Amino acid sequence: MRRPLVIGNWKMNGRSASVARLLNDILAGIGDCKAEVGVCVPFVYIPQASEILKGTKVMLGAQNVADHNSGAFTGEISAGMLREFGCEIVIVGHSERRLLYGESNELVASRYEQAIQGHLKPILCVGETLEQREHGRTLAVIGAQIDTVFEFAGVQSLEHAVIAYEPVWAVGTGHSATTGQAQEVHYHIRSLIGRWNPEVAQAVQIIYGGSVKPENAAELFAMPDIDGGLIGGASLDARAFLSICHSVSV
Ligand SMILES: O=C[C@H](O)COP(=O)(O)O
Repeated sequence: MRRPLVIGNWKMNGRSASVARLLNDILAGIGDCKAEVGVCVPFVYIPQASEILKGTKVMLGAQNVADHNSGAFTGEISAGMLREFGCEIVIVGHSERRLLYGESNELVASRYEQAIQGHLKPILCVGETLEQREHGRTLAVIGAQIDTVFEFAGVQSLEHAVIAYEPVWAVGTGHSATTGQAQEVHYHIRSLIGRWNPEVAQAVQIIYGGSVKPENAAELFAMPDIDGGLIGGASLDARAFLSICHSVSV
């Protein structure tokens, strides 16, 4: 039985005061939430968030991780550094990194591997652009994104990872994939993994991201292969985020 998982991705938002407010509001409302819950905050707020979240059931995460463990890599942050400040999870391969900053499948796979080696749980984001979907390439694009990770880190590494399906056309647009569209891709991803290792395929959490809101969360999370969500905009509002967290079906 897979436990539902809801992760907030704050992206490049917040200031110290709002970080404290948002985290304290989430902690005040999380109650007996049935989902595993985490937040991925901007790097500089990780020490502050770590203090606030220490000893609570909300996991702390980062939004990227270096593809090396130390050395002359200006501007990068290693898995070991993130662990030292209490991070348990890290997003890798978000579509904003792939598209705006040119991160290739190979670079994403190296970041993923570093996360695994550094005992951080990577949330591997995969997804197609609108153009790729319209050309019928959705499953091929996602297959290539996942295969590259298998080549670098092996399918067994998914025992310590999460996959997030985020169709690029649904990210930040207000237009979520339909439950049918999302379920179809989630099922495909699980089948793809199943060809390598059926047990891992059944165990791995595959979450959906792209305009998840309180209004559509329960319907999406009720689909058999959707194990929760990676929440962008709505994770910046404690009430909306908590409502999504409490929408999980168990
Ligand atoms: O990481 C989160 C996704 O990019 C989804 O963002 P969104 O909920 O604002 O569409």
